Amino acid sequence: MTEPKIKIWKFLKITVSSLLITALALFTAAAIRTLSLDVNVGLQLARWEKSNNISLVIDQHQREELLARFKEAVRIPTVSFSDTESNTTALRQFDSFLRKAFPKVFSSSLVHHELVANYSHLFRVQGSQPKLVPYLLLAHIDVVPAKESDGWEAPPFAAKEIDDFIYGRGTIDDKCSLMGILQALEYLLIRGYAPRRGFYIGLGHDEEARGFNGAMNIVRVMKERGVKLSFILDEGMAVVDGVISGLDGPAALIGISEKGSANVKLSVSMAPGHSSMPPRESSIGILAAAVKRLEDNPMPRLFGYGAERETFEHLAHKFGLPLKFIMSNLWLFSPLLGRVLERKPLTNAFVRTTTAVTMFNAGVKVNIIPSLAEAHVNLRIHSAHSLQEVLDFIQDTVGDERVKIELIDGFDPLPISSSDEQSFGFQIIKKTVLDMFPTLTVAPGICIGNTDSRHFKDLASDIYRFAPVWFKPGDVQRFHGINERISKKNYEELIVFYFNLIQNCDIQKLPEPHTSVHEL
Ligand SMILES: CCCCCCCC/C=C\CCCCCCCC(=O)N[C@@H](CC(N)=O)C(=O)O
Ligand SMILES: [Zn+2]
Ligand SMILES: [Zn+2]
Repeated sequence: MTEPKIKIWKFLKITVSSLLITALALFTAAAIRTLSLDVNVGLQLARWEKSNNISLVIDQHQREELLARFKEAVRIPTVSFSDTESNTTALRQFDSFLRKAFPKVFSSSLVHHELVANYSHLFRVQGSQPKLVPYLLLAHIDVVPAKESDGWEAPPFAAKEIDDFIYGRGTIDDKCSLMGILQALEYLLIRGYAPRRGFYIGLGHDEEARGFNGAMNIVRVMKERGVKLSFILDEGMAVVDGVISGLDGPAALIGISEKGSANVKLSVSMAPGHSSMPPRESSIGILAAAVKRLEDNPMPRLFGYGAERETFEHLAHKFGLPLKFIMSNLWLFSPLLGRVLERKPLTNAFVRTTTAVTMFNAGVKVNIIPSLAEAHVNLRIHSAHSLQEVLDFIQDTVGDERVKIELIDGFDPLPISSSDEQSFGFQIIKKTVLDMFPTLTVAPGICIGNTDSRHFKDLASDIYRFAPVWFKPGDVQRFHGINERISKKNYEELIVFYFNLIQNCDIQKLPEPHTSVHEL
């Protein structure tokens, strides 16, 4: 399978003349604005409070043990099949496994643990300075289904090791984070660490079925207790290495928002009858035409109007010319870049509200005119769009009163979390990443899927979606796909990341920011 990429070289095929005409026209219209070569220079933190962080040294014996624990987690098939069907036996088994795997976490006087909605877990780790606002680390226990016959190189619940990778459903989504967080806490507690800033760990059991039981009940419990959080860190974005072609070196994309979502049902009802006397138009034909109109008329291009703009502005300095120039001046070039990005499904997701027809049902017998035809459309709403605008667009595009349009469920895009130099959560995550991987470029990103963290938006204004899982070309398709895997080294890096992050959160306040220096 080929990796969807921003085809940088296609840029070069865009004729110089059309580029110049566009640029000149817009340049004239916005003559008072200044062209820049780089908008990201100088966004660095200056001096961090001196810390006495414990560093994590893992010996060979511990390495074998931590990998054995991770493999055991992957082997428990905690599958969410649908909103109403999950493997509750596996969820119970996972609970027993966690207690056995992390004895210090479950016995420490600093940690309060409770089960929520039978299978989800909430941990509160007490801080020594109650004035420091706590934070929340989220991960989920459940996984999407997987069948070996779909083309897996190893059985999906065997946690088989191939060439230093562990293969299995949940290795990247999301048992690596779940196990990484608990393993980091276990190691910290063993080393006698007592945090200054308290924190929570939430492990939902039905994220893959939208978190209505797990995450939503954890939120309820926390709200009842009046908890307020400084920030939340959940799954979502990752380190991309070679996925965005033309980008010089790997980048850590920290999700500062996630797209909204809507599930819309389209249906056409007609009187059934004998197939020997068909009407001129059937319910299937009318519905198929409506669906085709939706596919032929994508939602408007909104590239540059949402939080995705920040991603490209932050990454601009790592591209060569002309992209560096284009991305540094999105006020002028975002329509042009949007047209290029929309050509591939992965990058199109950052340009607009996407429309995916996911189910189509009609007919019961070969010789009966079907009375009912139904289709389900799943939309992922761009951060500059609203649920209502999307519904209005569908109504106008379908344009046929015989097609009934029902909103099954939906929500607006999530608020955009802060990512400036005063942003505690963002800067702590960024520092932790850069301490481990100094050559990475760190940029804010948009999560195109949804996470449990969206249910927590009343508890914190800053929610980040990130884990330092390395995605190389071809890896994005492993997410919910076949041959999901993580390298042994990368899993260990996740443990170190959470180990350091928890300690970095103990600082009282962020260092004073640098004055930005912008040079052309
Ligand atoms: C400019 C190009 C940037 C390319 C970045 C690629 C990074 C891709 C990394 C991961 C893929 C996105 C996965 C997001 C997490 C989605 C979690 C999920 O599947 N959620 C479900 C269920 C739910 N909670 O609603 C969903 O349907 O969204
Ligand atoms: Zn997930
Ligand atoms: Zn998932």
